[in-house]
Amino acid sequence: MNRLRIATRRSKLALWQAQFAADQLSRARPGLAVELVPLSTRGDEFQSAPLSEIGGKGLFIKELERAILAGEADIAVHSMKDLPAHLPDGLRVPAVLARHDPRDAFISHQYASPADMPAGSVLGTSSLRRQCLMKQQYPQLTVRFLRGNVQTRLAKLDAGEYDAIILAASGLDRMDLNERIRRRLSPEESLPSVGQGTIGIECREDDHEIIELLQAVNDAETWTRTSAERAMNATLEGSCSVPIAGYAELDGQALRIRGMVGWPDGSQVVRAERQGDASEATALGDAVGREILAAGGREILKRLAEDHG
Ligand SMILES: NCc1[nH]cc(CCC(=O)O)c1CC(=O)O
Repeated sequence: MNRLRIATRRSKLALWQAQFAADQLSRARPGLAVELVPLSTRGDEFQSAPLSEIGGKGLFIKELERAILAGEADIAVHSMKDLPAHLPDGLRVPAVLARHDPRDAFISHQYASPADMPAGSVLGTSSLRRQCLMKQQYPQLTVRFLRGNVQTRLAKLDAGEYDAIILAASGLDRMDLNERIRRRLSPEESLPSVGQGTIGIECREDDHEIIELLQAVNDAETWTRTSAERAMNATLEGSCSVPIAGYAELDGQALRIRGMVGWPDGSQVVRAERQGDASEATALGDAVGREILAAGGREILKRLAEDHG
C-alpha cells in the first residue's frame, strides 16, 4: 500500500481533523501518499432542522461510511462524539488519536460564566446534554436552539441572537478560535459528551493492512477512556435525541468514569460513577450505564422515546 484515501466531511473543522490524522499517518509511514476525499453529508445539507427530525447523529457519517464500504476511500476520520453507539456491520474503529480538551466552552460577550447570566438570558445550544445540565444548575436561563458549524454558531452569537453559547473547547482550539472562550467548564459543571475531544479513524473490518497502519497512530490512554465511555453509551443505547453524558479519566492504571442521563429541561438528572482498573474499562462503563438505568434512567429514556414517537 502506498496510497491512502481519507473520507471527510467538508466543514472547516472536519477538514482540519482529517488533515491532522493524515499528518500523523504520514509520519507513521513515510512515503505514504495521503489524500483527502471531501464528501457532503445530509447532516451538513440540512442545517436548520433539529438533528432528531432529520435522522439523528448518524447523518453526518453515513455518507463517509458508504464511501469506505464502496471502496471509494480507505478510511474515514470522525469526531468520536458523532459516532453512534453501534457501528454498521463491516466497519470498525481501530484507532483513536490522543484526546484534546474534552471540556465544553462557554462563549459570551457580556458574561464570564453561566453563573453570571441574569434571569431570562438566552443561552444557545442544540445539545440536549448541555441544555439539561445548564438548566439544572441555572433554571433562570432560557435555552434556545442553535445549529450550524462552529463559525456559523459564533456568527449567530455575534449577531446578538444569544447572550452566550456553549461549544466544544476542542473544536475552537483546532480552529484557532480559542480566544473566544470565556470559561472552560469543568466536568462538574458540564459533564462532557461521550468521545468529546477525540478523533477516531474508521475502516472496513476486513482491511487488515489498513488496520495495522491505523494501530500505529492509536493512543492507548485515549483508547481506554473511549472504550469505557462507549461501553456506557451502548448499555444506555444512547442517541443524540437524549441528554446523555459520559466521561472517563485515567490516572496511571486508575480509571474513573462518570455518566448521566437527564430530562431536557433539567428537572431530572440521574448520575452514576465507577472507579477501577484500566483493564476493566468496558465493564466499568457498562456498570455505570446499568446503574443509571436502574436509578431512573430507564424511565427517562422510555418517556423520551415516547415523546419522539
Ligand atoms: N456536535 C458537533 C461536533 N462534533 C464534534 C465537535 C467538536 C470536536 C470534538 O468533540 O472533538 C462538535 C462541535 C461542538 O460540539 O461544538
